[in-house]
Amino acid sequence: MLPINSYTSETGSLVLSCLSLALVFTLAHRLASSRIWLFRHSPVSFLRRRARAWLFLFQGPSIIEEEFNKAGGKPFFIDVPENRYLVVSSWNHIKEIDAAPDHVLSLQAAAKELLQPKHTMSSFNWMDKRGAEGTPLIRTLRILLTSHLPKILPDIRRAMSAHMDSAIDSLPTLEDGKTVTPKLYPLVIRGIAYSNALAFFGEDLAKNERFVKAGMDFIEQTLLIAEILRLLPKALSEPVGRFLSSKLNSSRVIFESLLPIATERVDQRARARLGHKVPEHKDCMQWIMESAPKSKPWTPERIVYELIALWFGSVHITSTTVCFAIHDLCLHPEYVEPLRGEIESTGWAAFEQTAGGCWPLLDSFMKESARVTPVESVSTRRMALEPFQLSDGTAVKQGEWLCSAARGMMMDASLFENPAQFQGFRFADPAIVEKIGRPFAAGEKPSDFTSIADWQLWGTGKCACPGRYYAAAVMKAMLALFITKYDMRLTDPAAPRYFAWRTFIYPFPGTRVSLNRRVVA
Ligand code: HEM
Repeated sequence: MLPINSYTSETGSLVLSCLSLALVFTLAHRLASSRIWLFRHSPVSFLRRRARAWLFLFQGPSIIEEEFNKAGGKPFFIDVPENRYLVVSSWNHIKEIDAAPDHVLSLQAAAKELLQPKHTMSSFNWMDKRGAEGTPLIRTLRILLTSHLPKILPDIRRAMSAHMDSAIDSLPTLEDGKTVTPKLYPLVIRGIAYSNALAFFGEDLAKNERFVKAGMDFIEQTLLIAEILRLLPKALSEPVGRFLSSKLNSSRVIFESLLPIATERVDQRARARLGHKVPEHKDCMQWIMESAPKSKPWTPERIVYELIALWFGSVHITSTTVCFAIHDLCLHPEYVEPLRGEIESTGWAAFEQTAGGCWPLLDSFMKESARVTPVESVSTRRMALEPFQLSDGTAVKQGEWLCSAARGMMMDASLFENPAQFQGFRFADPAIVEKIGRPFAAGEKPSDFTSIADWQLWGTGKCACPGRYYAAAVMKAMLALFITKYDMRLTDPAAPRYFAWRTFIYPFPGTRVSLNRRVVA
């Protein structure tokens, strides 16, 4: 199931009914549209294929892994209930996908299908192609937000730290009088949500509890509504989408909170042009507005829609990736001391002044954690808006998806030595690892967490994640707070930590960590 932790039983039964409806209608639709296929092939093999397509919902990562291992580096197809994916795993094929123009292979169209913005993001009329329209957002994240990091990181760190203190210190201790056992995921997502609200919309909204709560609900609701709609036939998705978005309406709260602020910013900009003195703002809302083409300025609504989509894409994956890194710190406690040493000897000021560019051991640990337990099994996801063929002749039809086998590639022995082994300092400079004076294996090819050259975490080339420098800095800040403030372990190390849905894995929201506050002399 999806990461549900705050739904009422009414919402739960609503969701179950919709999912059952989706299942029945999709099967009927598929059977009807596959009559010719059915005559040519055996019904048993047809049913087996459809069953596996549905199984993909619950076992996506292991199905992709199985096919990846069989394919021996060649592209392979995966059936999903509503579509078919062509999965590639050679860097040459990935480059071919990246080289295809936006009107042939589109990330935006795949994201639109994934998130159903019409019903999950207050009727956002998302285009299939990014084109020049998307440039203000990319410039804002890649250049302006990244260069603003030294200014914003101290506030992010202080707020995250205060939030952790108040959430953790309010919990009852165990019998030893010291240990507290908070649920990890809610703690992490709250910190990341604050950080993103500050970076995207400014301090007032970041401090607005109702807004941040709606922002977190919005993520779960988006996943839920989008999944149901993807499984329904087109004719049903419109009324069901309208119904669901009227019941699960956190995106409306966000929209209504952001619109007056965006309207005021647009007004202030007009007044500034007339020579009036107006307040100065340094956040993504302002930069997106200022980066939009002067000849065709964006309306307040357009700015808000862009920010809502950004909110979803940034809070969810960053929080889940941090959660798995904390699990790994608990599962591999031998790394904690060297990491503490690095953080405490360098200090926060250096971290913030370098925009999160220091702490190479922590950088490597995060990279190894995301390599071994990636939230997403695939990357470089594109929808074919026109038929497309790879250089080896493998072709996809219009509407089908292409993606890379990110997880399989990260576990490929020809790319990473001893890939199944967790080596936290695999990506650090061997000279730095040697100085620790302990038997930690350092990799032969040092490489940064934000690099896009040797793995697929951030996607590919012109579409590679423009928020990765910000994401890496915020993740480091949160992990460094955990590492320096607490001794930690998983409360129940044997319990399952995550579940799969399609190509994703999600940490269980109820997984607890046992924390003991460190007494630093
Ligand atoms: C651990 C955290 C994150 C991961 C693993 C991640 C990963 C990705 C991936 C795989 C893509 C698609 C690239 C492709 O298909 O070639 C992407 C795109 C994108 N990411 Fe991230 N991301 C993260 C955090 C963030 C954050 C914090 C932001 C914003 C501050 C952000 C903003 C974006 C945007 C706007 C795009 C779309 C780029 C485009 O349309 O060209 N991401 N990200």
